[in-house]
Amino acid sequence: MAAIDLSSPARSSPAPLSPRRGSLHLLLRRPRRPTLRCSLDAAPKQAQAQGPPAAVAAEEAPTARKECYGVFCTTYDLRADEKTKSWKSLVNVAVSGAAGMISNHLLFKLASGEVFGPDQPIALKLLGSERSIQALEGVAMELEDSLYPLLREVSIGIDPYVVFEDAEWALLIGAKPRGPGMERSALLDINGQIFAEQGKALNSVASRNVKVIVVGNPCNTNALICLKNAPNIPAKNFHALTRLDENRAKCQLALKAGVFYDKVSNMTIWGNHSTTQVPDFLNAKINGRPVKEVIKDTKWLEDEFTKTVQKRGGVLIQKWGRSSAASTAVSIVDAIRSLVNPTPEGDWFSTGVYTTGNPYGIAEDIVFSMPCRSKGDGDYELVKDVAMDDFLWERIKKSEAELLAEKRCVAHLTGEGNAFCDLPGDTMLPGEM
Ligand SMILES: NC(=O)C1=CN([C@@H]2O[C@H](COP(=O)(O)OP(=O)(O)OC[C@H]3O[C@@H](n4cnc5c(N)ncnc54)[C@H](OP(=O)(O)O)[C@@H]3O)[C@@H](O)[C@H]2O)C=CC1
Ligand SMILES: O=C([O-])CC(=O)C(=O)O
Repeated sequence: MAAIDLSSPARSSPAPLSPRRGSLHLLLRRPRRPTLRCSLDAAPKQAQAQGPPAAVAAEEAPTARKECYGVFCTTYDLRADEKTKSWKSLVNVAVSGAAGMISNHLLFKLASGEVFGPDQPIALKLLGSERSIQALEGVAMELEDSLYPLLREVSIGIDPYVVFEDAEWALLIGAKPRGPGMERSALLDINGQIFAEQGKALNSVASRNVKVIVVGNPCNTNALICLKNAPNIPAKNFHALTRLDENRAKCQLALKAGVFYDKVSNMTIWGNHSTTQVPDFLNAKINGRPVKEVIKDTKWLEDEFTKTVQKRGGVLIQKWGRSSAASTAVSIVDAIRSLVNPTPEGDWFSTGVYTTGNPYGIAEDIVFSMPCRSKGDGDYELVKDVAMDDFLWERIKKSEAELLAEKRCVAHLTGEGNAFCDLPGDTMLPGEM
């Protein structure tokens, strides 16, 4: 792959990366569209804290490497390099919408080690657009200035076929927000096209076992579109983020019961990340006891609790003037951690996954939030022993009907013929109420 000069005069004449040098490289990668690559090859924080750098080899003098940036132009004698030998091998994490609000919280969590662990070095591959390429460079600079020892590479670009190369995780956040007067069907179409393209790109260049978490709304149907366009990647690997809804539900139950929220477990969100989602108080537990034994106010559970969780996103937008960003980033962290760590005995977590083969009788071939457990290997299994009652099932069917309608609306993007949009009138994203 050719390394081509960037226009910035301070960052010209790229040279090959040296494995023994901390440096920021800015490369324009081809064949498709430009990607800017900043690579921090070996500059653990500990090494920098050890004092001034050791000798700079003459042939590597900063003048000969104009592409590097500030302190990263200096060649270090990295004694702490030894430490990296006990680290795991680099994990490639692609993030779309990387200049957006959610990413602005998430990227720093990913780089800090709190997501994948303190022995897991990470490469961040950030996808933006022509709109955001300058902002993305700013994001990369902030990451650089944060001196994260585990952050070994940062690359930024606007072509998913380049940015998603070898991605082992793809966190798909970027999506057009719904504007005033825009029909939901139009949003499904515009964002669906983004996720169809990104699905194709993942299919051609990502790791064959890439795990994909779709955040951009409407996330369940975007995840369906994405997986349909990526036939070489197991459908099971695609998730729609409903962890924020789970967290919101736990918080409400804890508040009502007067306990701290770590006492709430087994919280399932069923269905769509929309106002038809079903927070399941039948199976959830507080201090290991069924919620209904602890909170005896059934009317509150059925009406207030359910509506509060369904509409939490919208209320937050009214207060903040923008949608949840920090708590969404936290919930993405939770979602990944739930897949890379074994689920605590007896508990489970919620995530929107492909329904084909599900044991509950939910329609096949959609992406629906359900209870899952993981052994910590990045994979998951659906939890089988959950109770169902009429209240729960009736609401699950409503969310299922909404997702089936969304699916008909994007048939042109999933390779299933002509789209036909008959979305239920009351179907809304959490932020749309
Ligand atoms: N599942 C969940 O629980 C939640 C999901 N969300 C959803 O996450 C998404 C991102 O939210 P947030 O980071 O706050 O949003 P921002 O508006 O801050 O960022 C969104 C990014 O999307 C990108 N984008 C892609 N296509 C378009 C387009 N056609 N028009 C405009 N922007 C576009 C933009 O980046 P670029 O120009 O680089 O492409 C932009 O930076 C939204 O869809 C939101 O609804 C939000 C909260 C919770
Ligand atoms: O509708 C939105 O963009 C916000 C959203 O998903 C949420 O807060 O759950």
